Amino acid sequence: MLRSVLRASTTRLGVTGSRFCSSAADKLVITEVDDKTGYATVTLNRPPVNSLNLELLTAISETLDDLQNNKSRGMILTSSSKSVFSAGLDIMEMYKPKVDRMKEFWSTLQDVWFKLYGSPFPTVAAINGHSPAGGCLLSLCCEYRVMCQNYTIGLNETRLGIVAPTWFMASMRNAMSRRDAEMALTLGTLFTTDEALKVGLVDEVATSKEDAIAKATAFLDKFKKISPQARSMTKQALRSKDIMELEDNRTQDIDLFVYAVTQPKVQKGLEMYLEALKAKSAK
Ligand SMILES: CCCCCCCC/C=C\C/C=C/C(=O)SCCNC(=O)CCNC(=O)[C@H](O)C(C)(C)COP(=O)(O)OP(=O)(O)OC[C@H]1O[C@@H](n2cnc3c(N)ncnc32)[C@H](O)[C@@H]1OP(=O)(O)O
Repeated sequence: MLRSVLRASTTRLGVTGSRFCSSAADKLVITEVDDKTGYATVTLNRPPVNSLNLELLTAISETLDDLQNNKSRGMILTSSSKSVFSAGLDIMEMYKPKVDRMKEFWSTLQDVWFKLYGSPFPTVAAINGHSPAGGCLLSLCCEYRVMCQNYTIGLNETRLGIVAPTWFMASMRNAMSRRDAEMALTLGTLFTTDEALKVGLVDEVATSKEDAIAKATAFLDKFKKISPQARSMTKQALRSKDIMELEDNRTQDIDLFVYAVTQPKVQKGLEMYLEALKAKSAK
């Protein structure tokens, strides 16, 4: 039985929420812990499409700290939207940006990646909707992905005229073959659920969000008889090379992001992409 909000982090106004205080609907990230299993279901809750702006990333980062501090037994990452897991990075954070905010934004994304990719507790993404770019990255940081039917997922950055950073690429390479990752990254492929299953980008297909959560729970249950310490040390050892590479290059990575995104050609591309998105949603 799900117990109510353990901690719902930063509100949409950017104010840190406290335990059990205001309604979960106001929160950017809702965390519920199952009394029996100890598993936390973490729900992204930034309508309409869970695009990752600085505030949402901060809320995710704080949530991951809470789970780690509380020695979480496992986390299921999902979304409150009926059709979108996450639309990826909020393009408004990159279009006509203020450099200081942009640096904080990228640094917070790096924090989320470190904490999720390297988390000591087991993690599963219950992908109950579309999951392009940064949305796909969040799911790739998890150890297992269950995806509902008839959605799309992938690192589609090249289609936007931008280059996915090397740590995005490493996360994808960790889930599928190097060859498939190279094809997917260079083409910016958005896979359907069935195609994603075929290349190993997702591990299981679900018929509904409930089914996805049930399958995610079954994955976490597999670790019941495994020593948590042995499990987490093994996971972290396997991922340590990717983690150290970014740790050693954090500042250069932020500078490269700012440089790349502020290029006039990239700004023009983002403008056109935003216009196309707006025109589509106005139809
Ligand atoms: C060598 C190293 C070099 C380093 C250089 C670093 C540079 C790399 C930098 C960044 C990497 C980028 C990562 C990203 O994540 S970029 C974001 C990519 N995201 C997408 O392409 C997805 C775009 N969205 C969609 O395709 C769709 O919205 C959808 C499929 C997710 C959902 O479709 P639907 O339910 O039909 O919703 P709408 O399209 O109608 O959208 C509703 C509403 O939301 C707005 N919106 C959608 N996505 C975003 C977004 N990512 N950011 C901001 N806003 C978004 C959309 O415009 C609508 O707005 P409205 O018209 O005002 O209602």
